[in-house]
Amino acid sequence: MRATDPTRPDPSNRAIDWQTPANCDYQDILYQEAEGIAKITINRPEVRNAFRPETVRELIEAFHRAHMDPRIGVVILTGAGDLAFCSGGDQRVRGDEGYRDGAGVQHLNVLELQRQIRTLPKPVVAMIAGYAIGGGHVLHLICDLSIAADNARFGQTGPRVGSFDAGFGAGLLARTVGLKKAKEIWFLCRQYDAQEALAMGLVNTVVPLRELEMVTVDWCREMLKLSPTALRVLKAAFNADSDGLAGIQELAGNATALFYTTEEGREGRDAFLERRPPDFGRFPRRP
Ligand SMILES: CC(C)(COP(=O)(O)OP(=O)(O)OC[C@H]1O[C@@H](n2cnc3c(N)ncnc32)[C@H](O)[C@@H]1OP(=O)(O)O)[C@@H](O)C(=O)NCCC(=O)NCCSC(=O)c1cc(O)c2ccccc2c1O
Repeated sequence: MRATDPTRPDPSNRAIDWQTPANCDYQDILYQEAEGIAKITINRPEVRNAFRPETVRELIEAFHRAHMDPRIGVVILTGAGDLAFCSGGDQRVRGDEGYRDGAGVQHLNVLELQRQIRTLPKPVVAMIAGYAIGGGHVLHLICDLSIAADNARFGQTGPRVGSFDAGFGAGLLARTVGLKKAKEIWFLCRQYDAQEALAMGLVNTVVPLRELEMVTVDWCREMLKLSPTALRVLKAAFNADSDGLAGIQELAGNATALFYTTEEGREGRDAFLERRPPDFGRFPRRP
């Protein structure tokens, strides 16, 4: 059935040949690409892929790279190994005001990464095996889609470890799973398995661990066949109401960019450059 469905990827052709481009000399993460997909991997499995400020700095650079590369249409965020997507901030470098980098400066720079993923005008897919916990749980929440392996486990730990994410971590969670469930997740600090996460709308699908990457890549391939502008504007639209004026700005920027491609938009620019009054009379006032 699926093999003959033209809207679905061909299951007989699922291998993907990840390549690491030049200048991707990261310490805490991996950056790979293939077929228009960028795969960004938090590579600290010895601490369940907890992030330190340097990890976040590298992630920001990698997402910027994927954003700016016109060959990339979809981004996957994942964690190294089968045990964890990400376990949040590295508690070993937590200071009194944030997480210490090598120079001793304290950061909460994951908040900048969260905003970056939301405003990146391409779909970002969280590919989750094992734990997505604490700040790592918020990272998958921020992604546009979440694909979970059957061994995935989800939860917030903040109130247990003396932390909280009262931004997207609370508000976006409530919009995703409903207010009561979001409060339960934060107030009780329980863990939830992949099927429970699916039932509450926290992830899009659950697959056997061995199929996790194949299915994630299939979903990316499907999105790559679709209109990049439609996906881009839809992403901004889904974020607009929860991001306030910054969300409207993002959506409106798309309208401006599209307007620039029209003759009407170009007339204003050309008239200025040619030092003549603009002639907008030939453009229709559509109902
Ligand atoms: C993730 C776990 C549930 C995994 O349990 P498991 O039993 O499988 O493994 P271990 O517990 O034995 O862990 C193996 C190994 O990894 C180390 N480790 C795991 N997580 C971390 C971590 N977050 N930081 C540092 N190290 C970690 C662990 O110590 C072991 O090391 P060994 O040397 O002993 O082998 C479980 O590990 C777990 O619950 N981890 C902690 C989860 C957590 O509380 N995370 C922090 C939440 S707060 C946060 O992330 C956060 C970050 C921010 O930047 C924010 C910014 C702004 C607002 C809020 C923020 C925020 O809340």
